[in-house]
Amino acid sequence: MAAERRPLVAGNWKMNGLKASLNEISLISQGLDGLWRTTDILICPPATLVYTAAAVAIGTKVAIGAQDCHAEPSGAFTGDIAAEMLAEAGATAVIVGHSERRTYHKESDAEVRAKALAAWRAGLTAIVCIGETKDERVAGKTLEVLGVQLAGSLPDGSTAANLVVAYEPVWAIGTGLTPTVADVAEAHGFIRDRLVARFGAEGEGVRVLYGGSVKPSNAAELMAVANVDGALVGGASLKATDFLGIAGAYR
Ligand SMILES: O=C(CO)COP(=O)(O)O
Repeated sequence: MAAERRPLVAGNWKMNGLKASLNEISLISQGLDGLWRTTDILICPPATLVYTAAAVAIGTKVAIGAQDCHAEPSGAFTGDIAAEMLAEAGATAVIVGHSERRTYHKESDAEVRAKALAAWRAGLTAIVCIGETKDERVAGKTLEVLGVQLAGSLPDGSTAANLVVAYEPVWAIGTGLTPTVADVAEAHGFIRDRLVARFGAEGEGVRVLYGGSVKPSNAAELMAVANVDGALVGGASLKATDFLGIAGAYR
């Protein structure tokens, strides 16, 4: 029997957004129109906006997350931010291991795993990102790569409550390209199998999001795929109308 997994539609603003963008959060909350009854909504603004975004989101059905954290709770790590700081600022979740962090900051699976543990230590849900590059897909190595990333990036003790996995093919991020529905089904089915093999019933409950060029026009098709439990949206999360158009796939 398939587990009941509450969909999650999450926005990753990346390095976009000044104070004026907080209005989009208000607009999202106003536009939900009961959607929150079935679907969790999360916005991950840049770190500078987490505190004010959380204040704007109080009393709404929009949760606020962050985009990265350091593994340590404090210390001499200039420019870094601890998970505890994000939690105090009002975040309830943090993205770790996004491909842009893995590429530009050379984050390894072991570092991503340490960051996920830091998220838990601070009481945050860890949204762990994995995904293959174009070269890896062309070489037929997609599932192999996903398997290695899952084994290395997910800590022991992952549960349906403390972990979300985001499958984001690197070549689909910001490109307008998306995998076929069959390819999404294959990747998500593989991820589910690995989650269940390692975490049992908890792995059945972990939500697996698809990310990479999700738009209002393709959201319904992607969200209907088995084992796709929501979306991690980049560019189209910056405007409330686009984001609501995607979340509306769960109406
Ligand atoms: O990286 C992503 C979300 O984390 C996806 O970005 P786009 O939706 O802009 O392709």
